[in-house]
Amino acid sequence: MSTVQLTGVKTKWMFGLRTLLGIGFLVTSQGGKVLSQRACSLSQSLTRTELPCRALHSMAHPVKYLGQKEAQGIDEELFSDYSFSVDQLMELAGLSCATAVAKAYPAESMVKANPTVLIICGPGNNGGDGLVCARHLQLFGYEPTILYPKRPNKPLFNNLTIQCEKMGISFLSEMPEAKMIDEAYNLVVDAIFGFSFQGAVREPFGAILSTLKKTTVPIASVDIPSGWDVEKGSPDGIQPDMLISLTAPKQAASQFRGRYHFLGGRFVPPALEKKYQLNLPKYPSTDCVYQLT
Ligand SMILES: NC(=O)C1=CN([C@@H]2O[C@H](COP(=O)(O)OP(=O)(O)OC[C@H]3O[C@@H](n4cnc5c(N)ncnc54)[C@H](O)[C@@H]3O)[C@@H](O)[C@H]2O)[C@H](O)CC1
Ligand SMILES: [K+]
Repeated sequence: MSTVQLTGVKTKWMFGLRTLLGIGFLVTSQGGKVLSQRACSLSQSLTRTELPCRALHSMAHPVKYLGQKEAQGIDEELFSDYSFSVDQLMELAGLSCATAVAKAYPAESMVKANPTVLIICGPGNNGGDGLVCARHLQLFGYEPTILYPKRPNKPLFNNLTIQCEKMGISFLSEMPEAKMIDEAYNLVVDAIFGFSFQGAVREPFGAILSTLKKTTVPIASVDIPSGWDVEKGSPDGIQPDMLISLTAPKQAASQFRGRYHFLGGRFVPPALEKKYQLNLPKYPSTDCVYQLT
């Protein structure tokens, strides 16, 4: 775990920090206050929060772990047979992710003075979930910053990007170094790849995942830890502290060794659940997430 002393920090480093936190170079008096509040957080050590209600819903419920084809089949059926739109399900998926993050890492318990979270979004729908998650985290009182290096030129993703920008969420132009991430953020949300990931990781995501492996700040992965084989996992890959499985866990989730495994995406119609024998647990009350471990 790293600690940083601010005394004697060079201007170049501060500029780097400002860029990292998405703060423009023109700092007003208010901006200066914000920066100094954020900078204060850097002198605090990084620890992980214990979830108060941990194992509240401990279960021996045999929820089904899906293979890649099966996960894609269910997804396809939701759109074709059940007539959902991607936007609808993505909104619920992203909301689940933000909710799970808020349960496991409450903003007020974060060790840095400001509840900063870095969300890294990939080129597919997993990245879209990340954008939605960022927007809800902002509404929940967090300070999200987004890295979105490969943006598909489609209305869905353009709109999600505009929504985040209009919410005042900053976008980084490049992946910070591991040390900078550890110093500036309480948590990284990994929304790079989901259940359609295949083959060797292509750039720029190879370098991004290598950097993530060097960070010590907790990682919360959306649906699959990015870079992992969807069915077999990846012992040498990133090791997230949290996994939010959407619809149902994928087989790789059996290799997950982090502290918090949540199920989200409470949108599966009962007939579809029955057809695929998902054995989904009963979500508590109106909750959109269920804590599996
Ligand atoms: N039904 C649900 O549960 C829902 C889940 N959602 C989320 O959607 C993803 C799956 O989205 P999809 O667009 O099919 O795929 P990915 O996001 O996993 O990524 C596709 C994207 O990645 C590129 N890619 C694939 N392999 C590689 C590689 N080796 N190197 C580099 N790039 C790669 C590929 O070219 C595409 O551009 C699911 O996991 C959930 O998170 C929905 O939001 C709602 C419904
Ligand atoms: K992911």
